[in-house]
Amino acid sequence: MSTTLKVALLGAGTVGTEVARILDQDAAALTQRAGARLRLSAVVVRDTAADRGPHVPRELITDQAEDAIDGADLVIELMGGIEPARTYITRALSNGASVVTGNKALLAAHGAELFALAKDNDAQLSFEAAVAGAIPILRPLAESLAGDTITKVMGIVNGSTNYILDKMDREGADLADVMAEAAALGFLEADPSADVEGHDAAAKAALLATLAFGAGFSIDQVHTEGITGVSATDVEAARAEDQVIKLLAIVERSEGGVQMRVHPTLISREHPLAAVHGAFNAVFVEAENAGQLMFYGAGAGGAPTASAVMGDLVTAARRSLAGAPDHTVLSATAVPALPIEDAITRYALAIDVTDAPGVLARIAQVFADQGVSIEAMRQTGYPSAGSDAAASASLRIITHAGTQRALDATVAAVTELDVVTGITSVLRVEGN
Ligand SMILES: NC(=O)C1=CN([C@@H]2O[C@H](COP(=O)(O)OP(=O)(O)OC[C@H]3O[C@@H](n4cnc5c(N)ncnc54)[C@H](O)[C@@H]3O)[C@@H](O)[C@H]2O)C=CC1
Ligand SMILES: N[C@@H](CC=O)C(=O)O
Ligand code: NA
Repeated sequence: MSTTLKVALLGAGTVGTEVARILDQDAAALTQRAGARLRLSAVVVRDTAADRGPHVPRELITDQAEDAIDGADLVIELMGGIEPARTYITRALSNGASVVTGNKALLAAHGAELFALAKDNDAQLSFEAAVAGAIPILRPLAESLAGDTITKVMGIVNGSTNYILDKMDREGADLADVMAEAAALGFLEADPSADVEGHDAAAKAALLATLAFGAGFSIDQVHTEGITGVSATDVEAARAEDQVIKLLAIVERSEGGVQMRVHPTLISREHPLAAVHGAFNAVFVEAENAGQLMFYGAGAGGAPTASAVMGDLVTAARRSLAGAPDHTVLSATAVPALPIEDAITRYALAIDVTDAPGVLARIAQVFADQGVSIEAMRQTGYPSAGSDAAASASLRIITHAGTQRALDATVAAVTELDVVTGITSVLRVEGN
């Protein structure tokens, strides 16, 4: 007869109810894969009267979280938020129970403390669901690529903003219209700023960097820009150059540390990430020996996210039975997070200018003065409503790679020129 491991589920919402369903429906197969029977011992909810569907037995429903945690071998936290999730996970790990969570917000803010606690108590803390939902990405970074050197990770890790940008690209729609539609479809978080201001992607960027570079990083070290400044004109200009705008989470190892940033980014339509449509996620990884890899799939949704939770649960059960929890997520070596000013990036600028002799030369001189090399410059037409079309023009300039510090100084100096009537767009460019 196989061992039984008691599993407490904290939170029975979109993901939690799917976890309960899989534990129930796939019980026999899970026992075989885990090497132990995974028996749901408690389901902690706020409203004990609410019906949780056929897979959550009524007698297991409780609002007594401490008792549920203390009686469990494995704890699944799917409530979200910082508190009380942090206190409950702390309690579970202190008891020596392994914990599985999808809580990116909590781990991106307090991961280091919780990983240390897991290690001190010889318990496992797993969180594959927290980044890119169903896509196996954290374990590939931490384990499959452990013998390689990861240099860069670029991900579309927020499904709702990808849905919005994709729709703008396909239909030429305005941001505000598509956002309203995404909200009506339930794609956006209750507080849409978590998605559209880039905070959700930033939490995931910190976790990707933690796994890729073996050091603890937190969300406040990630330079974050959302999609609210992306206009239909930006999308159209990108399209004219066979490019597309994606909200990317980029973490990169460079001399002296790790660079972490989230921002709308121009990429070529040839890039594998350009083929990620709708609310799907994908993570593009570069490693010294493996070369380029891409992981693609559903980044959210009850069943897909529950798949990642269950993978962690089975692995935690196996490790717990073997008495060998894995604590290699963080190395002993601290790696500094580099400021955004040191990021090496390319810029695409849209500049409205007076259409007069010598204008291009004066603009080019400013770039040269700041040490920023221009890759391409073209006149894209006549600008903004209200300007004198006969006496003005719109320029599009793509730079070669430079530090953000130099690029920002260039933008500031160009703005000062009397022949420049406005800089209407500045976007970073990745890839070729
Ligand atoms: N829904 C998704 O597609 C994804 C969710 N996640 C993460 O998974 C976690 C769960 O997400 P969802 O299931 O979508 O959230 P949800 O909002 O549908 O469910 C959370 C449940 O926890 C309950 N809860 C909250 N605080 C509680 C407390 N103090 N005591 C007892 N119950 C409490 C809520 O009442 C709710 O039923 C979050 O951390 C989320 O960020 C991660 C990836 C994708
Ligand atoms: N709001 C998130 C949900 C998953 O983490 C998203 O849009 O991807
Ligand atoms: Na994942």
